[in-house]
Amino acid sequence: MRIEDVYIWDINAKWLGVSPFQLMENAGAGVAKIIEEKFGKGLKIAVFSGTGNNGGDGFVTARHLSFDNDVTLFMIGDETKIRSDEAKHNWEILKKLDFVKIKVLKDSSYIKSLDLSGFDVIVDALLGAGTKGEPREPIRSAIEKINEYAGKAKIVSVDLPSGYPSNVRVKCDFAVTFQWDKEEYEGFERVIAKIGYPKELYHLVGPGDAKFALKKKGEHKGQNGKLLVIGGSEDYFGAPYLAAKAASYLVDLVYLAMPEYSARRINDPNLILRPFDGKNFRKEDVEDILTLAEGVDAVVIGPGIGTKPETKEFILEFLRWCEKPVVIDADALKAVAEDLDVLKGKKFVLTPHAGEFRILFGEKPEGSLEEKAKLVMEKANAVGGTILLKGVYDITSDGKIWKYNKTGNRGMTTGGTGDVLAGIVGALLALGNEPLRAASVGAFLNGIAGNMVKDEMGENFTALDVAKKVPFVIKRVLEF
Ligand SMILES: NC(=O)C1=CN([C@@H]2O[C@H](COP(=O)(O)OP(=O)(O)OC[C@H]3O[C@@H](n4cnc5c(N)ncnc54)[C@H](O)[C@@H]3O)[C@@H](O)[C@H]2O)[C@H](O)CC1
Ligand SMILES: [K+]
Repeated sequence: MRIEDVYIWDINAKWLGVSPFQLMENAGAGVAKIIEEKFGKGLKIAVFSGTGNNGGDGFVTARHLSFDNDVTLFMIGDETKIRSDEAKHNWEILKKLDFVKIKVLKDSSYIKSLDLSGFDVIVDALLGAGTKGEPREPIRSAIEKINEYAGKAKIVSVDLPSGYPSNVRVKCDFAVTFQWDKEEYEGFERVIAKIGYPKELYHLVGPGDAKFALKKKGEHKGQNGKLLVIGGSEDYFGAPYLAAKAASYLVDLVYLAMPEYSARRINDPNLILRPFDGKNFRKEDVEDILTLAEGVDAVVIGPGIGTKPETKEFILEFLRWCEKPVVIDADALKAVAEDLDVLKGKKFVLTPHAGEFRILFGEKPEGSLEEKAKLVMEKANAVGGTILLKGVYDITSDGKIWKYNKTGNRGMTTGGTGDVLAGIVGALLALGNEPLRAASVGAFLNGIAGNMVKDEMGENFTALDVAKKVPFVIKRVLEF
């Protein structure tokens, strides 16, 4: 896993109710257990803690070890700088204990003069994943002091050798890293302790993924994405409108390309309407649509576009030449089903429900969540893109991994919520997200929007109500 995943999973764990207190308790307990398993009990142990959460893990480790060992805790730095609630909580507990000796050391020269001979084990909980740059004083002196005892005492680092990745770092015998080893970490021995993350975190999309996907927003002014929505026909005008409306809260510009006949019924100053002659899209429109697509970051094609033979031709021809990431939705899926080869080499998300999935791939997703996910993953791999299978649980795969979403409610079976979803996914693509993240987070946000509407209106609402909740959903997610 990557460090980015730690950020995402911590937020998702919190969302599932696994608190930072629980994680810290398990982290400290895990370190203590590994030390006793490897070196036995009845030892003289020094624990060095800093003021961050790595230090907090050290407080917990010290408490667990103190039951069967003689423990001294060296607090390096100012105790008023202990930041998080969970680290503070564990520090306050430690201060009440009579069987743990505590030494608070702020002064580097005093640290340099420390004599640690006699300690069998030194636990290094000075700095962890929150380290920025080379270690500063007084932490630096503590690291150098610990290193004087390399080879004499056993040195166990919590999560990382303090100072890592700089070269001023603790020379540990091993580090105890937590549950998921980070593939970026290298150059030291690692033992993994499980700290209570549920397996769901591998697959369940949550606010952590959403925050990460939305981070792309606002980094550069004027670069918050441009989206083109292509849809509408003589029979439908609402569907492309809903997709464009939902997307308009996320990106700077939304172009809405529709046949003139249905475009006449749209009147929304937030969207840039691009009407095309006639009642339905035809192959003749491809060139102009491609020109429009050149000016945007992503495209949504399909909502309300209809199934006329000339429109199918239009869709296939457009996709053959389109070079932008594209969400293929609704009736466009039926066109693509006739020639999956147009997808070769493209960056795309297919958004079928179970019926459309069968039209595309000849098989209906059935059975358990994992069975369905396996099928979605297999087909995504076969077409070389991302599939978002809509359902009670939405399943997304890029052919390598799969994610699922369970936000949403029964009220969302109302017509048009799929169009809103396609718009959100398109917007997330336009913001620069990879298709898997755009699709899975899109499903998550769409479901939260539906849940917010349900809280206010009950289960009888419309897709436009869901689309209009998008800005509130973003606000809520960013605050989480
Ligand atoms: N979910 C998890 O992965 C869990 C992680 N735990 C532990 O938490 C740490 C990360 O904690 P964090 O508070 O973010 O950072 P640190 O403790 O590593 O350090 C922050 C602390 O240090 C100061 N600081 C930063 N850089 C330097 C420097 N170069 N020199 C001196 N001081 C520095 C900064 O100002 C802060 O005060 C992770 O490693 C795990 O051990 C959880 O407890 C379990 C869940
Ligand atoms: K450490």
